[in-house]
Amino acid sequence: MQEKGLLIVLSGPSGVGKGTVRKEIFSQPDLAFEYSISMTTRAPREGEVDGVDYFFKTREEFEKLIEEGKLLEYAEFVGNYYGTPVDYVQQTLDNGKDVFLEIEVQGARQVREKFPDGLFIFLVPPSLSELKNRIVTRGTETEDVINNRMSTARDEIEMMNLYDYVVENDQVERACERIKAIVVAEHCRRERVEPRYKKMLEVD
Ligand SMILES: Nc1nc2c(ncn2[C@@H]2O[C@H](COP(=O)(O)OP(=O)(O)O)[C@@H](O)[C@H]2O)c(=O)[nH]1
Ligand SMILES: Nc1ncnc2c1ncn2[C@@H]1O[C@H](COP(=O)(O)OP(=O)(O)O)[C@@H](O)[C@H]1O
Repeated sequence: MQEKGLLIVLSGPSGVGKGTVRKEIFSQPDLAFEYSISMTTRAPREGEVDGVDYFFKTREEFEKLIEEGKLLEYAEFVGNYYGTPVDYVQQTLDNGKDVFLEIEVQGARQVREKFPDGLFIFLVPPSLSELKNRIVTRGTETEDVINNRMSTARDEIEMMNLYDYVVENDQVERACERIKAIVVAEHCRRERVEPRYKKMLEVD
């Protein structure tokens, strides 16, 4: 039987650098996991592409997906819905590939209930003032939204003890290296061969 893939969940407060770290990890050619593109009702930001960054949906469309059971988890975050398509995740895991989710904490909690064997990683900023600095510097949010996200961030940081690992995002490259090392270690711990090392074990 095909060995199932590992479900990797990266969470953390808004502005900590989840998207940046995830994009850096996925830009590396030796990568052996698949990114699950989320659904959202948030309007696309400049440069965001439907089907690449998110699947952009209306509230009606999103609520229909909820009713039809098409989401592994979903959450309302600062006025918008975000959710993970269940079929994509299940099929990819069944094909033996690891799946990587980048989601906020309420969603991660729901995933933990359904996939207790998942690998849950929490990204933290070096400090709260650095977190605010990053959200402000990104320049995508109004002052009201920034304040809202900062108060949400305090509640989110309190959730870090629900995770298997906490990784500090001081520098993007260092955070990526730590995450990749955790994934390799967890594959070993579960007695699975890290997919990118499988070739070395093949005998002619
Ligand atoms: N629960 C859940 N959260 C998600 C999903 N996709 C993205 N998010 C999270 O929703 C939050 C807001 O995302 P976004 O509006 O893109 O802003 P940003 O990540 O702060 O730049 C972030 O914490 C994301 O990680 C999802 O499918 N489910
Ligand atoms: N290690 C880091 N050091 C400094 N700035 C960072 C770092 N990681 C991310 N950033 C910056 O912080 C801002 C928020 O990052 P982003 O990836 O959008 O966060 P998130 O997806 O968690 O909301 C962006 O402007 C990004 O360039």
